[in-house]
Amino acid sequence: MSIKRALVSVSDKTGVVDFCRELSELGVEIISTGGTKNLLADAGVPVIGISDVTGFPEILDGRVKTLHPAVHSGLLAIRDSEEHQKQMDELGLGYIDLVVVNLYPFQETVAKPNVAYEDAIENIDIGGPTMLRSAAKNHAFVTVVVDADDYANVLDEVRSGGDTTLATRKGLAAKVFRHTAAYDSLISDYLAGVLETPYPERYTVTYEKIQDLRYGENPHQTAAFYRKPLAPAGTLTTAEQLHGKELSYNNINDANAALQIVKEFTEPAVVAVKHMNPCGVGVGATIAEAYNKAYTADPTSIFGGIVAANRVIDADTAQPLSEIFLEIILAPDFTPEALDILTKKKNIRLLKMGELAPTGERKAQPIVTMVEGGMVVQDSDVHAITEADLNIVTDRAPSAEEMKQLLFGWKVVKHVKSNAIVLAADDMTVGVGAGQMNRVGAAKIAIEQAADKAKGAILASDAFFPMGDTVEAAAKAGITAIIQPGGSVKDEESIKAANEHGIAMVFTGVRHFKH
Ligand SMILES: NC(=O)c1ncn([C@@H]2O[C@H](COP(=O)(O)O)[C@@H](O)[C@H]2O)c1NC=O
Repeated sequence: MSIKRALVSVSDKTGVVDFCRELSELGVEIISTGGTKNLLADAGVPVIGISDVTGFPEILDGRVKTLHPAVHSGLLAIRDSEEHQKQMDELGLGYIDLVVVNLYPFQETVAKPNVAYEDAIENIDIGGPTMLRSAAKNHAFVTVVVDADDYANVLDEVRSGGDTTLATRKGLAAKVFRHTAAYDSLISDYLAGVLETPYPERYTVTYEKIQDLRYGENPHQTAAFYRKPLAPAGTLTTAEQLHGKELSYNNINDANAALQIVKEFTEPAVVAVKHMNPCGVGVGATIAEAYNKAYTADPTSIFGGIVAANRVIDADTAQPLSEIFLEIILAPDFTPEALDILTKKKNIRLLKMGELAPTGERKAQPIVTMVEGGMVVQDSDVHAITEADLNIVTDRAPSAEEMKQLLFGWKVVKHVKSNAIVLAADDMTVGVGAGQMNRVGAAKIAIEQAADKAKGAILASDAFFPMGDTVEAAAKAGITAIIQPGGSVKDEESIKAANEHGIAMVFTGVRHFKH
C-alpha cells in the first residue's frame, strides 16, 4: 500500500506548508479545511477543499466542516475487506490514508487570565478529535499525525517506501489517544473548575513530561518528571535551571519541600532541607542574614542539602553559600555577581523560580498521594494563622518576643513530618524532631539537638499533646513558651504542667499533620 490521499486540518500551522509541499511532490493528494487550505494554496501547494470531497459547505462558523461520512468512511474503511470495498465503490467514496490534524488551542485559551466562558467553549475542537480517533482506530491502514515533531519521520518513511510502517502507525495512534484523552481531561478540568466540582466521579488530570530522570529514589528504580498542563508559576515544574547537573528524583522532592516552607514567609527567609524535612530555617532583615541563621541552626545537616530563599540571592549570600557543599539553591533570581560566585562550583544546581507567592496569597491545589490500586486526593495545606487566631491557655501570656518566635515555629512545624516538634529562638530553628512515632520522642530529639540553645527557646508541635509529658520535657530543657493545636482530652494535664513551670502556652485550634 502507499499513501495517496491526505487530509490536513491544523490550528497550529507550524511546518505544515513544507510538509505538505513534500507530500505533494511525492504524489500525495492533499485535502484541506478553510484556513489550512488557504495557507497551502497561497504557498503554491496543490490542495483540494474539503467541501469538494463532502459535497457540503463548511458551516456554522466552522463547527461542522469535516464531520461527514465521506471523511469518516474514507478513514475507517477496512482496506482488505471486500464488503467495505464494495460499499465504498457503490457510494463513490475514496480512501484517506493520512490525517494531519492538531486541535483548537483549548489549553492556551483557558490559560489566558479572565478568559470568557464562551471563548473557552468555542475552542473545544470536535471535528479534529473525531478524525484523529477514526484514523487512529484504523491505524492498520491509516497514518495519523497530531504532532508537528512527527512530520520529518513520516516524510522519511513515505519517501523511502511510499507508506509508513505498521510500527510507526501504531505508535502514532497511541500518541493520538493520549493526546485526545489529555485534551478532554483539560476540558473536563476547566468545566469542573467553573462548576466547582473538586472531586468528580472520575479523576482524569493528565500530565506532560518535562524530562526522564536518570533514576528514581534509588538507582534501581526508573523515574520521570511531569507537569500539569496549567501548572502555576513559582513551582518546580516552571523553574528555570541556570546552572548545574540535571535534577534527580530526590532533588525534585526535596526542593519542592524547601519551596513549600519558604513560601510561608513574607520577610526574607532561607530554608535548608534534608530528606524532605527542614534542618535549618532562618528569617532576617536581609537574605544574607536569613541564610546565616538557617546555616547556624544546624551546620552539620545542611551539608549536601537543598537551600531555598524567598529573595534574590546577592553576592553577600552567595559567598557563604559557595563555601559548603549543597545540591541545589532555589530563589526568585540571582544577581550577576552571585551567579559569578556560585557557577564556579560545577555541580551545584541553581534554580530561578520567579516571584514566590506567600502561602497566605496562594489558592489550595489538589495534592494526590498514590496508594496501591488507587489514590487519595486532598487540597494542599495553605492554612495560615496570625496572633489574633491564638488562644492563650496558661496563666502567663507569651511576651512579644516569644509570640514572634511562636508564630515562626508554627510556620516551620507545619512542614515537618509528623510527629513533629520544632524549637526556635532568635528567628531561627534550633532543634527539629521529625517523623517520630510518639510526640515526646520527637520533642526529645529536638531538645537534644538544641542542647544549650533550648534554654529560652519556644516549642511548636504540629498536633496536640496526648499527655503532659512533652511539657515536662520542655520545662526541663528551659523552654519558655509553647504553641500547639490543643484539643486533647488531657489538655488540662498539659496546661497544669505549663503553669507549674511558668511556661506560656497558646492553642491554634488547627492541626498540621504531615505524613
Ligand atoms: N468542525 C469540524 O468539522 C472540524 N474539522 C476540523 N476542525 C478543526 O479545524 C482546525 C483547522 O481549521 P482551518 O483549517 O480552518 O484553520 C483544526 O484544528 C481542526 O481540528 C474542525 N473544527 C472543530 O470542531
